[in-house]
Amino acid sequence: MDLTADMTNQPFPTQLFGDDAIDTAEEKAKPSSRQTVGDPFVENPRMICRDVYVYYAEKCAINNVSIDVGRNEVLAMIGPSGCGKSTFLRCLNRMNDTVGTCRVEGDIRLDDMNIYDPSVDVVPLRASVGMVFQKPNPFPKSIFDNVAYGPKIHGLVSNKTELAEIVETSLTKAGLWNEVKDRLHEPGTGLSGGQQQRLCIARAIAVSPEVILMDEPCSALDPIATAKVEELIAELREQFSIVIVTHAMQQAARVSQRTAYFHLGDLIEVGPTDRIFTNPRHQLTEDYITGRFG
Ligand SMILES: Nc1ncnc2c1ncn2[C@@H]1O[C@H](COP(=O)(O)OP(=O)(O)OP(=O)(O)O)[C@@H](O)[C@H]1O
Repeated sequence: MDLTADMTNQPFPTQLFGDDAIDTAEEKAKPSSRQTVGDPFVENPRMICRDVYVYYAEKCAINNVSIDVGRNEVLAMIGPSGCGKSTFLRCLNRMNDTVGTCRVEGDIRLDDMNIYDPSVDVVPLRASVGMVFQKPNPFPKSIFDNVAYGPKIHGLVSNKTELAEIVETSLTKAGLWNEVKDRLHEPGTGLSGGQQQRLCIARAIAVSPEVILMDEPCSALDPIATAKVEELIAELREQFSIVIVTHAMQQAARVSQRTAYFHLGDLIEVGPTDRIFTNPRHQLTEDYITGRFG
């Protein structure tokens, strides 16, 4: 199926599903069931999350979610607005610490380290589990300094040559080097929106992350810039684990290997992306991907 043509945020057209489309003969989990359907766990995970609850004051935004993040995979998180995708994503590098009313319970580990252990310093944690936001947010600095800043503050380089090498490698991996190599000392904010987003990806890569979290990374970009970032995500998977929140189901289908569907704070279904979009096992997943609600 050709998913490249449609860059919009449309529900999955049922004709894309082909002959072995949504199997209506197979009994689906009922809409009232809140038990996760499918297998949320993988062999040799990069991150494990068990029995995670997140509250904003008294309100429960994530309700007992368990899932693994695999190595060298893109895991897509989808679901209707307000279902808790971004809240869960932000738990993975403790970005929710910045929200005063937010409380996280449960166990979240990166390579066996409990990231909520009081001894964990969030600064190196957020280098290991980097984040790319919806709106490109380069620092008000030069292109070079945007990428160089992280390696400098994390002490990853001992001289200017090493720093220049990291900047070049990171910009190359982010698919931006050829476009900016002659203007490294111009402001990052002077780039196009798509280039700024790739600069932010280069900035995340420069501090040698293990996981990159992406929260709607293409929602502010045009279709061509979106296609470039999607190509980049496919390349980055060879080196990193990527967790992406997206409203665009076509995008989830194009870029991810596994998809997790959230609904009102519950993790409803997880599985290989092909299966989630062709033969979901929970009625709520099917209703969402066919556009019955969302
Ligand atoms: N800082 C906050 N304070 C209080 N409640 C919040 C806060 N952030 C999110 N929420 C609530 O938590 C729930 C989950 O929100 P979240 O932003 O994680 O959902 P989402 O699935 O990412 O939504 P969207 O797709 O619209 O971005 C919602 O009910 C939201 O109103």
